[in-house]
Amino acid sequence: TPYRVDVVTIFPEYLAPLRQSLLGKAAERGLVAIGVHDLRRWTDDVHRTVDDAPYGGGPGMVMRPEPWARALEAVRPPGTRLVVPTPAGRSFTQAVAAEWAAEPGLVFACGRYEGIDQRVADWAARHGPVSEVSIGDYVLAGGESAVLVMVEAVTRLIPGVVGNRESVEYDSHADGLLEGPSYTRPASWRGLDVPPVLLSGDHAAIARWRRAESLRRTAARRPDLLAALPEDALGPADRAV
Ligand SMILES: NCc1ccc(-c2ccccc2)nc1
Repeated sequence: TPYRVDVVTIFPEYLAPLRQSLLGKAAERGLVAIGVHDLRRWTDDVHRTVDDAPYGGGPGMVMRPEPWARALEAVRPPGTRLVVPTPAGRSFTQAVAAEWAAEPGLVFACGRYEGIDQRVADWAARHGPVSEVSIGDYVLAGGESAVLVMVEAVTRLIPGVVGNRESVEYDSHADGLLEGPSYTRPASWRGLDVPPVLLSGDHAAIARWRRAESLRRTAARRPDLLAALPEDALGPADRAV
């Protein structure tokens, strides 16, 4: 049975890229099934209203609860995780992506305006897990871009979606570190040479060099990741770096 992804949004056309390339092929091959649903389908007024003024005052508008509950009742298979992108969410990480890839599917609720009435997430939690997640510390105009990011991160971990298994296993963040630099032909290019070890054929030396580069880059660019590593993640050889 395909991994099922459903997205509810007031901008369904924004999710069109989900039908392209990698994901498109995976869908054709029956590995992934994608549904995009216009929230306004579940409004009941002639103006198809989805938002209203915030209780307590303040700027902007808030998305009304009733259309969302009707949409989720129609779209969400019971027990399926509901993902709500929000700047106020827990962090979405590669580990989270891997967890979700092992589930039967996901439903995404794309907020716009100042977000969705909080009671929608509270109500939805009665019908399955709900994850309010952030893809980074910046505010977007809505959750749609975040959904594209998360769908890509999760579906590429589904067996069969990415041809080359190894490339998935050797991802950045797969071992908690950043990947080091990559090179291809020519060996010398505009006065810049590929590190000789990579041309040496000494695979043990190449592996050592790559690990050292990965650690060096992580320490330089993301010391937070280094600090987050489990105690035993760094071997004796790593300490020498
Ligand atoms: N952390 C990424 C992210 C996710 C969602 C939103 C957002 C902004 C406005 C309305 C609804 C969602 N912003 C940033």
